[in-house]
Amino acid sequence: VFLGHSGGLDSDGNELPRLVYVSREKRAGFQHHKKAGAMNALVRVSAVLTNGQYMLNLDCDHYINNSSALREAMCFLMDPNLGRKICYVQFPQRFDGIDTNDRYANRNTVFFDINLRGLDGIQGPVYVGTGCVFNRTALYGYEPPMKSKESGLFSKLCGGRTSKSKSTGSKKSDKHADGSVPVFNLEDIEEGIEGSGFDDEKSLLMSQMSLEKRFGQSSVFVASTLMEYGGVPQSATPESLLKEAIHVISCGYEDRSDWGREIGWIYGSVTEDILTGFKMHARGWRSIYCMPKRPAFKGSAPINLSDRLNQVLRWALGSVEILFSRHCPIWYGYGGRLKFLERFAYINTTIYPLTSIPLLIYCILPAVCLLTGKFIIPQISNIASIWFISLFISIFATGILEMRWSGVGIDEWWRNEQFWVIGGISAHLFAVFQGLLKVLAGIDTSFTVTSKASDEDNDFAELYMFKWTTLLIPPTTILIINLVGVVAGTSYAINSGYQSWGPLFGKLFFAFWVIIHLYPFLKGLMGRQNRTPTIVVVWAILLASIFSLLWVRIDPFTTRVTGPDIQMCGINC
Ligand SMILES: O=c1ccn([C@@H]2O[C@H](COP(=O)(O)OP(=O)(O)O[C@H]3O[C@H](CO)[C@@H](O)[C@H](O)[C@H]3O)[C@@H](O)[C@H]2O)c(=O)[nH]1
Ligand SMILES: [Mn+2]
Repeated sequence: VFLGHSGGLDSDGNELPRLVYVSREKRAGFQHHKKAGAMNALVRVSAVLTNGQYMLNLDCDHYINNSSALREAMCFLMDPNLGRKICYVQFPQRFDGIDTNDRYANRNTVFFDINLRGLDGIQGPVYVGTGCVFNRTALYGYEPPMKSKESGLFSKLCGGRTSKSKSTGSKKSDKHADGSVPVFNLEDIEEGIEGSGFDDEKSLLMSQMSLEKRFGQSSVFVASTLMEYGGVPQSATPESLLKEAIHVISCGYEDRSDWGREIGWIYGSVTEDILTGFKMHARGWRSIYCMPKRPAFKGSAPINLSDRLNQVLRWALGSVEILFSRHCPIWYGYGGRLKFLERFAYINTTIYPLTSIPLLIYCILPAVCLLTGKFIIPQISNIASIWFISLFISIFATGILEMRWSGVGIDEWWRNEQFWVIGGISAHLFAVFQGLLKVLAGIDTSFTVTSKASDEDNDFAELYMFKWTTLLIPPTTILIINLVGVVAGTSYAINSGYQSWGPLFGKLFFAFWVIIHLYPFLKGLMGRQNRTPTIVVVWAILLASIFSLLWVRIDPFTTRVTGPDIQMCGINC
């Protein structure tokens, strides 16, 4: 504990804030649950030492960039009407050290400036793991207060009866414990402690026991959870608090408690952040998106292709893990207070890696068309084409409206589109299979910390750095078969005269569409000095030539050269 156990004093005699560095106990045989476990240890230590009502959470690679950011968050959290229902205030993630073109869409502006802002109009943004100020109560698994202060007072005046009817209410939601939202009603417990619900000592003891079952065996910690406005008891000595702090970060503390299951940061996904926020929303809390003009916090991001793809792989894997878990937003928590559109958004944030499968097919089809001479767009009726065109126009219009509303530029939007395709046919695809492996065969994947650009390289050497990963194989293959398709299609048209140019343009359009989406990927493959590891080239050329040879063999386009019919003209040439 820095500044001494009793704390330093400022010139007016007020206690100065303390800095406490925590290193929790890790031991073989005990799961430490990585970041989520670290956060939970911090929640408990801070509850014992200071018990502030609100907590700021930053990643180790982020820093404070705007000195009034916290004040902005407090405007929401201390709002007399809204404040008590807010679980957290999320700030957008902003980054330093990204190349000016943002080749691999590291800034994620479509996500941070469109999606999350949109969610703010429903039940609030998802929690993105950093730059977030929490309401401590929401982390303890309670649901937000439903009534205003007056009605709380009213129920207190009514005494035991209201308390009883309320506890049956919470029992009802406890019944479908798995697959639904277990709710700990804060008001029940407060009233219970004050004596209206638990008149005799026995039931008080019972409630103490159930609290210890939930929060772990620290009576000091349990007592801290019952302080409505935070703070530590005046009677506690710094020495005793410090001793308790060490107790609550021991490796076995969470055993047989609700930590990581219903309270604190939730375990079981490499993107623990989405899951943690989801459970709060499911209990009925609201979150707030706060975007001060000057970025509140800034962090670092991986800028070379392979690190970026690995980062996206981990996010997608985390999403798939949630989708295949008991917390799947399609089924989870129908007894709770999750708004339908918010649920819909959570379904989207967890199911998106599955779109990699149709995306993969769409990227292969143009090449297949060019190599086989068949055209993918079927002849459709007028009604169907009106549907098709209006769908297309509405997607287009949504994009334009979103860009105008959010201030995201067309160039940034385009880079996000490109990276969506690149990530889709590599990282998202792998995530789907790894996720299935985990669910079906129990094979786990580790949380690999995202590599960051080091500060020394001022000319973005990182951007051009090349690291081999299997993630590169599918996009390289798709790129090559489309290029081969373009060559094959064009040479076929050259061989067969005018009439074949018309349909060729249609087909070439789709192939070019795929290729321009993959263009940043191609740049990344080439590196600065054109030094692509041979393994990528070999694999890709191999797969691509097998693929194209197969088609040529089955359906050779060279025999379809249209010339004079030899049998008809009778000339044996
Ligand atoms: O074993 C671990 C691994 C990570 N961390 C922390 O987790 C943070 C995020 O890890 P990082 O490698 O920086 O991942 P990013 O991809 O940059 O992180 C984004 O995505 C993560 C979810 O995958 C979120 O947890 C992060 O908050 C979010 O910024 C780090 O800064 C650490 O503070 C730990 O405490 N223990
Ligand atoms: Mn990071």
